[in-house]
Amino acid sequence: MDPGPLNHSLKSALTYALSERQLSGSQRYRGADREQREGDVQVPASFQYERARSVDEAVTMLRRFGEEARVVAGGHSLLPMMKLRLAQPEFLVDINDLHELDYVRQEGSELCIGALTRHRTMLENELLWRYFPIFRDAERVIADPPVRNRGTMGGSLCQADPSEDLSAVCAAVHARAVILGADGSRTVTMEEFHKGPYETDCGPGELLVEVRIPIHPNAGSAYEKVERKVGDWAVGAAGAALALRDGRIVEAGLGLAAVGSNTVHNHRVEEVLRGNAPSEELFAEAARIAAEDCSPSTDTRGSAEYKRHLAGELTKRVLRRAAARAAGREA
Ligand SMILES: Cc1cc2nc3c(=O)[nH]c(=O)nc-3n(C[C@H](O)[C@H](O)[C@H](O)COP(=O)(O)OP(=O)(O)OC[C@H]3O[C@@H](n4cnc5c(N)ncnc54)[C@H](O)[C@@H]3O)c2cc1C
Repeated sequence: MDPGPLNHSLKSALTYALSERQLSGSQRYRGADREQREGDVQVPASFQYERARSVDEAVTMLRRFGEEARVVAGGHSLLPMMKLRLAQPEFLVDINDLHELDYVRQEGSELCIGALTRHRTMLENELLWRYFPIFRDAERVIADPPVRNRGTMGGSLCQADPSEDLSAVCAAVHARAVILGADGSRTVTMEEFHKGPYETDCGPGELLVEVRIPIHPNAGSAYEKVERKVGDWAVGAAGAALALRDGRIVEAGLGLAAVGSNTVHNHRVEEVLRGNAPSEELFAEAARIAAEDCSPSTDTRGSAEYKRHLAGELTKRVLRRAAARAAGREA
């Protein structure tokens, strides 16, 4: 398989996934070794294209076409996959006309983000700046403006790349995913959503429609990523969210990207943090656990040892900044 001009991380992530046999044939990317040969022109296999005019119509189409259908949102991950013949959907359901899925709004004590919300909106949105600066931190370092102009919340989460930044962000803020199917909608935690590399709980015939995040008083959040060059995928990244009451941590979330075969949700760290006052000693202990619990692999981005070090160091840094923001000492 020669991904040619496609971005290198896509190549390495998929090579990793395929070599680890994490992408089972019944899952998302079929026929990786079929038809496409070195030197071939990279064009997708033939497919039928439908443009949904409503959310209900999209679900109806997805249901009708079943396993053979795929949603296309920004297309920044799916189309490269199709060119590589790692994905060969027979039907594409385009949801770009579903503007009702493009929003960031507050509903009571939750912040809701529609699945078609673009990276650029999440970078610039005032509500996200106010309640979840972790999105601003992460969006600043996701890809480049052309990708951010088109790529979406739903596409990022459903792609379920272990290096994907928004997945780690959503893990940290304890987001829940709202999935719509023919029998109605259901809401799952991010941990339930992330079933494995490139595999989510959003199955055939279903559409991810929204992400809901609990808003806590006196809360702060932060994201930090180490990349080889600007716009690159993470060598390692961490996101943290904390809420304080009477000087103690009452809510804690930690998500890591690129240091395991899936997005890392570290509940052991969260338990250690809860009930304690923020301190350097506490964050050092959290960092030790984060480094211990991750399972990075060596690749062109770095050695497993280096990535494990990053998991600890970045955990410490984002906890510090999240605590400072929760205490109102930093914007
Ligand atoms: C050059 C380049 C650099 C990048 N760098 C980074 C980076 O540094 N960090 C990072 O996190 N990401 C990065 N990305 C990925 C980028 O964030 C993409 O926007 C994202 O992965 C996919 O979003 P999309 O809307 O384009 O999804 P698409 O490509 O349209 O879809 C991706 C997958 O999700 C499915 N899907 C999409 N929407 C839904 C939905 N609502 N319900 C169900 N299934 C759905 C599709 O069927 C497909 O399987 C990069 C991409 C490129 C091309």
